[in-house]
Amino acid sequence: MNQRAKDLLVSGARELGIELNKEQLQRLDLFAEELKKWNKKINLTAITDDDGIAQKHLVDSLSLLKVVRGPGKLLDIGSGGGFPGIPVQVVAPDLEVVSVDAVVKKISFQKQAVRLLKLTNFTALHVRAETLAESYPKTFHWIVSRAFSDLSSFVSMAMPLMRDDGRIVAMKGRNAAEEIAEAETDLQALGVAVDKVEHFNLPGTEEARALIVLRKVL
Ligand SMILES: C[S@@+](CC[C@H](N)C(=O)[O-])C[C@H]1O[C@@H](n2cnc3c(N)ncnc32)[C@H](O)[C@@H]1O
Repeated sequence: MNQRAKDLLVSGARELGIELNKEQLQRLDLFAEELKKWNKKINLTAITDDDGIAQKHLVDSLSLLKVVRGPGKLLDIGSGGGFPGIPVQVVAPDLEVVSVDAVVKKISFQKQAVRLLKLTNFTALHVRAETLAESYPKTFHWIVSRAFSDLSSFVSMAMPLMRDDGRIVAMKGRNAAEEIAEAETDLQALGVAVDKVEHFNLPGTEEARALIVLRKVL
């Protein structure tokens, strides 16, 4: 990434309370360069400029750390080019990340990124999330997604995979309140309650973001 994008990444992360060290910055830059390279051949993202990658992919992914803390097992459903899982793993290596996507090429890219960045606590799996519960019943402390599906579908996929004391986190934009209202009946039927909603602007922009945190009603 060019210097301006790197500066946007550092200042954006700082606004989230994350002081990136030299090694983390180098890894995130390496990831961005690999993403741009692969994106010429396979469709990983519509965002191709350095500033956009820094803010809308890297900083946006790191915003998850406003509510997620390691150590623990984290599942990223429908992770595409590795968002939010890969940037989160770079900054929070104590999280054991499993990242799944239904498209094999996207998982091939993530596997290459894992090798390149030498991530040791990250597993990328080519699988549909609906079939995961057989191998990972009640496993995860955190189940997250960004730009994946409506809230009800995501939560119904996540529930069998989550530990009883776990949390589901849906990364959303300005329509979070409407999405919660729409899902209300389904959430009740699934035995899930909204724990909290964290509202903020994507650092360096005026774009609204919301992290919807949900828990099992015990
Ligand atoms: C819009 S992309 C978002 C990618 C990434 N989370 C991001 O924010 O850039 C949605 C991704 O979900 C994946 N997907 C859709 N249905 C899925 C399913 N049932 N199980 C796993 N992945 C799925 C798609 O292949 C796609 O890569």
